[in-house]
Amino acid sequence: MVNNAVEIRGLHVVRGKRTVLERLDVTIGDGVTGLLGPSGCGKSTLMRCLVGVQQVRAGTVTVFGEPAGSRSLRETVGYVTQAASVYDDLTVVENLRFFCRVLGVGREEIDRVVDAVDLGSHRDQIVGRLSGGQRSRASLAVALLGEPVLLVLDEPTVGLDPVLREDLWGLFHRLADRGTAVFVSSHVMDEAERCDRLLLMREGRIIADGTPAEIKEKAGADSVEHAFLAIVREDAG
Ligand SMILES: Nc1ncnc2c1ncn2[C@@H]1O[C@H](COP(=O)(O)OP(=O)(O)OP(=O)(O)O)[C@@H](O)[C@H]1O
Repeated sequence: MVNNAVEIRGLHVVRGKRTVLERLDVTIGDGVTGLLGPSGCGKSTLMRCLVGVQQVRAGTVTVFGEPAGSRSLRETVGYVTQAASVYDDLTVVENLRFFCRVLGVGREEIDRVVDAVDLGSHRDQIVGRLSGGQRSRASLAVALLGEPVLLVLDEPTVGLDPVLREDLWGLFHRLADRGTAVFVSSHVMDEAERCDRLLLMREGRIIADGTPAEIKEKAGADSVEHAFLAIVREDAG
């Protein structure tokens, strides 16, 4: 198990002329931590900071004691962006072989990650001919190479049908049970219930942090969606 895989202190990010993250302080530990908030609130920007690809105005992001984006974290951190990161003109397995070489990971990993994302029957198919959901799972398979200890997933279930979403959430929890810290963003409130811990974000700030049950209880709401609306109203007032 990992404690405080990520420590964020005073993180301030400006993109263009806009303050996107405002002096954030947050830690992310083990289990499945969900980052939820409306479109444009800064979720992807925060995730980019965790993997060290975002220019920051102030503050620090430390991942397993190293500055985010350090070379030493290359195999420790898996990252899936909203855009599929696999090559359309290669098969699933050819993509994985390529990324094994890039990451310096043994090819014996390929069967494990293909099984994990349930793409066994499509392993030799060209990625460009996969469905959107299958392509997302191929990207996720790449992120699982090398058994990362922190997995950063930017809206991995967008465009997936309910059955696939259910399967992926099952996978996130299996990975978390094996000790991977899973940090996953979504703007679908019903997915919030599946997280061990929730961070609710609005306009670049974390406005609630706790288990789904704690957040609902504190807001006196019967769903995370209602809790979020109540917290937003309180925050605005
Ligand atoms: N390349 C960029 N240059 C300038 N501003 C940007 C850029 N990318 C994003 N932004 C702005 O930063 C803010 C936060 O964007 P971000 O992508 O982090 O939001 P998000 O919560 O992930 O949204 P979504 O759920 O729609 O993906 C938005 O106001 C957006 O307009």
